[in-house]
Amino acid sequence: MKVAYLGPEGTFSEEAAIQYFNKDQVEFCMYDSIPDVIEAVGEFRVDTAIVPLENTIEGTINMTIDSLISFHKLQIIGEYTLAVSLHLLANKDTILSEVKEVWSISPILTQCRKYIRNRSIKSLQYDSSSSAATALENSGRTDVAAIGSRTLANLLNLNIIDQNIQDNMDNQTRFIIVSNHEMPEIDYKKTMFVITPGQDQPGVLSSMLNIFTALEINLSWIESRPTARKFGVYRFFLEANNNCSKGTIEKAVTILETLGHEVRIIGRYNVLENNYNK
Ligand SMILES: O=C(O)C(=O)Cc1ccccc1
Repeated sequence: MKVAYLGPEGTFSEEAAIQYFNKDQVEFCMYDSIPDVIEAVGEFRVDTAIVPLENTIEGTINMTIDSLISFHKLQIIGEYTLAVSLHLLANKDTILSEVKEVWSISPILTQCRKYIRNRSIKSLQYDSSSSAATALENSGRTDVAAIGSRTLANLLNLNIIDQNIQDNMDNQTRFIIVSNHEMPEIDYKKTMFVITPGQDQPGVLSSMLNIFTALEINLSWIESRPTARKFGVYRFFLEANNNCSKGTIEKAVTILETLGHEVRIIGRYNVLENNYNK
């Protein structure tokens, strides 16, 4: 089985992939950006992918859900949460007070918003923490630092010149495992719905949510994303987390569709617990 994740070597996605999968049973394939990872599984070049969905500080990783929704065969088949400690990585001879700019992927830069603001330094976006750190190493610059993991620093021979620079010490990122295969019919703990409301009318969101209340479906996550058609037209991602039966899920879909909403189930899955969650 081929598994895609965000490369090059040393990303947090790689750390999550190594912890989630048994590396003797899979072939890992790295891609240069999160949309490229999802496209690889969406276009059947790999079987499965692991991508970040949300972060405790930054919230939803929009490029993940926006890419996911554009492939109709993709399903979320699992979930894994990784603790993320962010460090400032630099070339030899870099002095912290002389760093004028930091490089990393955008969701990581925003996890360190306070740190960057307090020091009045600039930030520059890359497609991953490791592509930023590699560019830094190749440049040889000592007025710039990259933000990434300790593993990444060791891999590239960069020094850690400041530690745990994220805005909140309990920083975690929730990864999802995405597949283009049908999953066996068993009971899953979570279900992810994507609902596009039929009409733009007052109370449309609360009428949708009332259906979940009536069926006692507990929602653990809700996110809206623009449909890119016009202002005010959104689609909603809703995650149900209370082991609801397939029958209850089907009932919710039928009622929502009867009310004129477009409904897609983009995943039924379980959570793989790690030591951090216990
Ligand atoms: O750039 C990385 O190292 C990633 O794996 C991407 C990422 C994005 C948001 C939170 C954690 C990791």
